[in-house]
Amino acid sequence: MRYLVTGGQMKQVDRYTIENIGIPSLVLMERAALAVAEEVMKHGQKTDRIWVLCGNGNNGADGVAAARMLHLKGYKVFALLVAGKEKGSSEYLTQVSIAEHTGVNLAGFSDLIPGTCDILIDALFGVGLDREILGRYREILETIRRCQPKFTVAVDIPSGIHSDSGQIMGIALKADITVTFGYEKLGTMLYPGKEYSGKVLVADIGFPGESLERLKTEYFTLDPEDVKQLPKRPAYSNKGSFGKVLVVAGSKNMSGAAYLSALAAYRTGAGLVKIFTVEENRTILQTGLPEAIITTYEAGEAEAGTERFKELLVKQCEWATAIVLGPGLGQEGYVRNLVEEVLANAYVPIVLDADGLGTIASNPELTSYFTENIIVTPHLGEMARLTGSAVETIQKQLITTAREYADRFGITCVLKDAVTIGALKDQRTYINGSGNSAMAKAGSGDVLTGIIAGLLALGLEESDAAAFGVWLHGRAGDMVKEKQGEHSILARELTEEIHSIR
Ligand SMILES: NC(=O)C1=CN([C@@H]2O[C@H](COP(=O)(O)OP(=O)(O)OC[C@H]3O[C@@H](n4cnc5c(N)ncnc54)[C@H](O)[C@@H]3O)[C@@H](O)[C@H]2O)[C@@H](O)CC1
Ligand SMILES: Nc1ncnc2c1ncn2[C@@H]1O[C@H](COP(=O)(O)OP(=O)(O)O)[C@@H](O)[C@H]1O
Ligand SMILES: [K+]
Repeated sequence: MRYLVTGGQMKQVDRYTIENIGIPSLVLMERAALAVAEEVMKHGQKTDRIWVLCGNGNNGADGVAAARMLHLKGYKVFALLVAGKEKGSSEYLTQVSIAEHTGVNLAGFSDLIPGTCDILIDALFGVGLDREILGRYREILETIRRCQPKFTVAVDIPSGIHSDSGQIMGIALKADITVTFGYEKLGTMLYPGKEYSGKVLVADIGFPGESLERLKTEYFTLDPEDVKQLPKRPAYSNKGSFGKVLVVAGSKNMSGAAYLSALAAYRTGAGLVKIFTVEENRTILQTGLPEAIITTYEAGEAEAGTERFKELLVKQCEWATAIVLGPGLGQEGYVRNLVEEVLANAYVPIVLDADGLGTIASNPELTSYFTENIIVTPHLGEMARLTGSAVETIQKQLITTAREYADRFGITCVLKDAVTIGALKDQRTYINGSGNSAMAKAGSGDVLTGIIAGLLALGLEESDAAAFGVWLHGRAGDMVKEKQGEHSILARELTEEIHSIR
């Protein structure tokens, strides 16, 4: 597990380290600049023309220091001091003075004769960027972009990307590599910032652990080594030891979603999976997934809300360790009854997805059944219907949208997008780094519900099941993509890689 920070939190880490621990600001900066210079040396030749675009804050100061290091190593460096000294930070003024004493080529932006730039070090703005880039700075960034540097290394975060939201503040520079300091910022994990950042390298510049721990940051991501935390399968066990997943899914002419969800739950490790669906789906599901138990109902009895139907449903809910509710249920009138009965009678974790969420959006009074063991997994369109906000608005504020929805009901909200957010009920917020666009295909979401339910069945509590489920799902997508390329993945193939991750 890796913590992530907002720009504001990073500034607090800096301040605490400098003021309370006593590591001087210039010492941190020296290590930051060295990490940048080393990365440039890995990618550049001494004959390359290296431009360092420097603002007059501490990001620019990092840039000036990196320019000095490269200059002293014999590289052809030009530090472009574009912001003037008047309002420069004290560290910036110090770095410029050192650069002058060491003979670094310093140039103003007006001295720049647009020409070839082999390597650009982007140190205009870091986590201090707090407003739209306009006027002269915008012109500078446009000019730099026109020069088309062959390789760009961003210092801390690409200039123009907001460190909390990943949004472009008017204009931004794309990097091939971002060398960030101490902890990764949310802005390089979230689109479009993620795309602008290229490969993100986190340099340890000496912040002690306590400088972050005291902030109690709630943002985190998972990495491949975290798979060790998933439960093992004890030898002395039987199928009852690994939980029972009830998949309430599918409708007439729609059996695929139930199949994918049930298959994924089995592949994740659940001991028993039962599909509760309409009678029309019995044969196809039994043939496709003979390992699953199939229990069926008639749409008519669900519509009428008969006693037999209610009793049958209560029995299924009592049987289950975890429930998936929604994939492929469709939008017939009876679905509301079905969703309400499950929500009212289940006392186990429920993964509520797809048409289950559509039902909630059309019947908001059903949220009165929400308890802390609900995990909702909306994509942006479903979230728009649940909240009444526009998709474009949600996309720009994924974290706050997911967090607000989760907190409103005390539930876990997995907001699915190219970067999925897990606003967990324990107040931690998960930002997913696995997965790829090959997964943007029908059925991927159904697989996710099954994976999360499988983890719940293995005994993970809701917050962990949601975060690990999203991570496993994306990781499976990455592994299938490696084998099959980006266009041909089928959702069911995601389930075939779950074993190779664990
Ligand atoms: N000792 C420290 O504090 C350390 C700081 N470090 C660097 O310091 C950076 C943060 O430095 P600063 O806080 O000085 O901020 P920045 O250098 O990111 O920004 C400089 C200034 O630009 C101004 N600004 C913001 N948005 C603007 C806009 N749209 N148009 C024009 N001006 C704008 C702000 O007033 C800000 O103070 C980090 O990203 C990192 O690179 C690192 O060297 C690590 C150690
Ligand atoms: N570009 C992408 N990069 C990474 N993951 C993606 C991308 N596009 C979609 N996904 C993932 O694929 C899944 C799609 O889910 P969903 O939209 O519910 O699909 P469906 O309803 O067809 O099953 C989500 O988990 C989402 O995060
Ligand atoms: K930068």
